[in-house]
Amino acid sequence: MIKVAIIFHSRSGNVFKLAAAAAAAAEKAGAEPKLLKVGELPDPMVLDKEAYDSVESATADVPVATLDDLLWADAIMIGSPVHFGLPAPQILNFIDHSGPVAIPGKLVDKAVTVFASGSAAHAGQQTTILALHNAVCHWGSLIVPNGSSVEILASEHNGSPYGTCSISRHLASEVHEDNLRAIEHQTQRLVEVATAYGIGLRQTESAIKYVGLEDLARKFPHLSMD
Ligand SMILES: Cc1cc2nc3c(=O)[nH]c(=O)nc-3n(C[C@H](O)[C@H](O)[C@H](O)COP(=O)(O)O)c2cc1C
Repeated sequence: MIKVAIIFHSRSGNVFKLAAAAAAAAEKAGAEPKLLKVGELPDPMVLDKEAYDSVESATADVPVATLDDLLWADAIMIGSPVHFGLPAPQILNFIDHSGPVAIPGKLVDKAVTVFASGSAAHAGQQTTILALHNAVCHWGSLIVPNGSSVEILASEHNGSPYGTCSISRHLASEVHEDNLRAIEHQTQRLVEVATAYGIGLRQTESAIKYVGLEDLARKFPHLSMD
């Protein structure tokens, strides 16, 4: 069973709503989801205190993501609010601390996908997702974008091939139904890619065992078999 870590930060509930929908979708796709929030910073910038407090109590039982969760997962979803066209600092702080597992290459070959929520259209959702893709390259993980793979992604509320985006207009938990369907598709696609890639890797391993490394090196001299 594919293990999916859904790691998010949310201060007014929009990303949390997408993340919770992703967890439900992962389960529906036959995977094992783990919904995880990143740790808060000492001095967070809070626009809407009432919404912030209500997200804090709604997520009180959600565990804080750790590096062990990254190791546990076959597939990882990262959800962030847009902050000046960038991911929230809480998400970046979590990524900054991923060195002990990322540098030795322990995140290589995991399937990773990213989603975001911003207050306005064309105001940085895609740049936020792409910024996080940079870190995924450093991890050596596989980026799984949405593309235009299903019709719902062409809805006027969706339209981002990079990953699901919601437009909240600064309202709390204001996620459109089409965004929920997009994140469901994004999750299902991630599980499919992680499953297919895992099967592919196992087949490659058994092919190497069956044929033998020296034989493969002779047949494919341009590949390093070290
Ligand atoms: C410091 C800060 C900067 C923000 N910058 C942007 C921005 O560049 N573009 C945008 O669309 N929304 C921006 N927003 C709004 C949030 O991204 C938006 O309200 C989002 O839906 C919040 O997600 P959440 O409800 O999960 O916290 C900003 C919010 C804050 C607090």
